Amino acid sequence: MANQSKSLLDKQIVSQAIIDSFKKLNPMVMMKNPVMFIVEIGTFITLILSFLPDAFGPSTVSRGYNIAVFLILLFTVLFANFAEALAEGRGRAQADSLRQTKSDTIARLVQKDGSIREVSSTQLRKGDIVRVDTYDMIPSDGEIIEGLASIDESAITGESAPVIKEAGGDFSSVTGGTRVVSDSIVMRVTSDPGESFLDKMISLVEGASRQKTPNEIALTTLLTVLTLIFLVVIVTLVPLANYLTVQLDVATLIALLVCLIPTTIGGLLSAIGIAGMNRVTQFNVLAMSGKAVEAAGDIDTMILDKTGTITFGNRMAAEFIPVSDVSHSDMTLAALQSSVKDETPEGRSIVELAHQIGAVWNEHEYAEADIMEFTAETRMSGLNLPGGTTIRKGAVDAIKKWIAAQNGTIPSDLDEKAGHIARAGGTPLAVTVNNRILGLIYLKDTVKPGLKERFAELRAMGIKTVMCTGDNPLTAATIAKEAGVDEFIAEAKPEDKIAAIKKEQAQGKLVAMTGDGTNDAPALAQADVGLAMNSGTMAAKEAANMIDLDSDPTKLLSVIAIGKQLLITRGSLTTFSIANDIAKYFAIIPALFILALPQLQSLNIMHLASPQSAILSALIFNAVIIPLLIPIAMRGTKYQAMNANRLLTRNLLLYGVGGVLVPFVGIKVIDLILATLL
Ligand SMILES: Nc1ncnc2c1ncn2[C@@H]1O[C@H](COP(=O)(O)OP(=O)(O)OP(=O)(O)O)[C@@H](O)[C@H]1O
Ligand SMILES: [K+]
Ligand SMILES: [Mg+2]
Repeated sequence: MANQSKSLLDKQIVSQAIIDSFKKLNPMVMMKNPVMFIVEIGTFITLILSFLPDAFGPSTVSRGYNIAVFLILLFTVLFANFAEALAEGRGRAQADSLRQTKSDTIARLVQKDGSIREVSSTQLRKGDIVRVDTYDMIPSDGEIIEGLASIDESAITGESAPVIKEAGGDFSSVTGGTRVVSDSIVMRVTSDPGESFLDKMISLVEGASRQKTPNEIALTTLLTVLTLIFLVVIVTLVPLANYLTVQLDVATLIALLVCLIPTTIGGLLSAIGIAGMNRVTQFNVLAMSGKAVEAAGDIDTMILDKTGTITFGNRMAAEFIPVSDVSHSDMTLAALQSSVKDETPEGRSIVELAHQIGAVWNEHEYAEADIMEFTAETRMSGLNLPGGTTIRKGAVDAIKKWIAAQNGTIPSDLDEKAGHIARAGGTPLAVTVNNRILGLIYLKDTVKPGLKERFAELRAMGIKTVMCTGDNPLTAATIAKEAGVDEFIAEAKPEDKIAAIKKEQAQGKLVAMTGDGTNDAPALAQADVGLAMNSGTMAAKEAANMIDLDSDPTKLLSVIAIGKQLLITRGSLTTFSIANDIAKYFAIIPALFILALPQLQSLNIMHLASPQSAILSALIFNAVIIPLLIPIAMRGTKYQAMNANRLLTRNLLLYGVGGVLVPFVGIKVIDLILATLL
């Protein structure tokens, strides 16, 4: 999707946004934005005044003045609507290209008796079993239960190189709309129609499921309160003006109100939020909620899973290493025995290596065996043979406990040999037959490139990185060092990952978690920001509130930057908007009252042509500032990786002081132009 980012001024998007700006005039829609709704009511009243100048009491102003105020107000509302429509339009364009991916296909449903029935993909339900052959489109989201295939996921990730997906382990999930390019698989459907990953993606980028974030709601409330206060101020101005025998017309009062209420931020607020979400999508990250993106902007701690997140996760058996006086062939056979029924990628790689070395084990010998599947909880897998023989392999510390329970002894060279593998960054698995440890399997994995520099950037931003892994402390230490994370937690079970997150949260910190495995799912759900790798399992993706389509754990950096930028943009434009309103106050009030109160002369620094010209100039400025700020709302304020407080101070100065000065210049220029025109 990265290459589908649209330029700000794509012709089609702009013309659609213009049409939508008018559609959004519907009061039922406007009501959601109280500040602009007040402007719309003002527009309506001045429309009446344009025809019936005396509709609300005697009037001294010309029909032309009423019409001018009406038109400027109308454009103010339209400009605000346009900003929102433009932001929405850009999301919709992304959704449209995704929707093209989503087409009905024929699915080969495997029935109870094993026969195949062809059905439309829209008829598939959760739990259905489907066969997908070479060149077929995968009809729905699911988990592979049989086979291995290379899959072209470019429709979703934009990445053209196919990925290998296989039954068992962390690489078994497939996404509807992607295509099998070699081999065939049998999969179990995991989503009902309309609820697939692609459906969610479309409604996300389209903004259909967008909800206001808590921050946005708080700001909207604040702006509404400000608006009400100014309403009261304007109403109380009337008797005051009467007393001073200054005639304030209804159109002038409305214009004054609109100039004083925070229309700039009110008009741009929702566009800022939508544009922030669009920017996340352009980085190939799917954010399920704006809240998560904003939370990313404030993250203190980042917890990462090792296998599949920091490393590629295709852990392969590289070597069998016997311990004590066990022969190489006995060890190889035991490794094979422990893995024939292990469907994880690790298990399959062990079987493959054993076969390469020449080990054979007849199928009938294990046909009746009891299978002990691998779990993250036991950190072991293996078989119980009918004769009573138990075969296990697993994490060294887990196997040691298992052997102790069987009254076995620990070979004296086990720790040293396991340490050797671990210090090289590999994962040692110990293999046992009954109460005897025969040796170690060396599982190799590769750290993804470029992590060190990116983690250093996180450190510079004051974010702590913690690697949390089920692997042993030595391997963890080696990988932690190679990847450049600040801390690590080893031998972590799923509940330990959650505990690590809760511990940080208890200290008032915002925590991000990145992971890919089913064992990461609970932690991804617990974290304030849960970023799942697209290569990971459905469980992980469902628990997370963001998915990285490129499966790059450092992508969070970009999301953090976007989150911070979103918060800063909103803060800056709010400051600018309110500073503007203060400046407008000083432009208009002296101009209105100067005849009745000559003492105001000292405040009349702008020397505008006439009270009416002052009002119209301020109102025009108030309207045009909205479209002028659309580029900042859309692209975000300039963001630099610097200390948050310094950034805030700098922006408050820039947008606060600028916000006071710009209107003085702008209004004066408009006033001069009006004076020459009229
Ligand atoms: N198929 C398997 N059979 C037996 N033991 C295994 C198997 N796969 C992994 N193990 C052992 O169990 C440990 C825990 O595995 P788990 O998948 O929970 O975490 P991990 O993949 O090592 O780390 P991470 O949590 O970073 O992904 C591994 O470190 C390894 O020692
Ligand atoms: K205003
Ligand atoms: Mg993992």
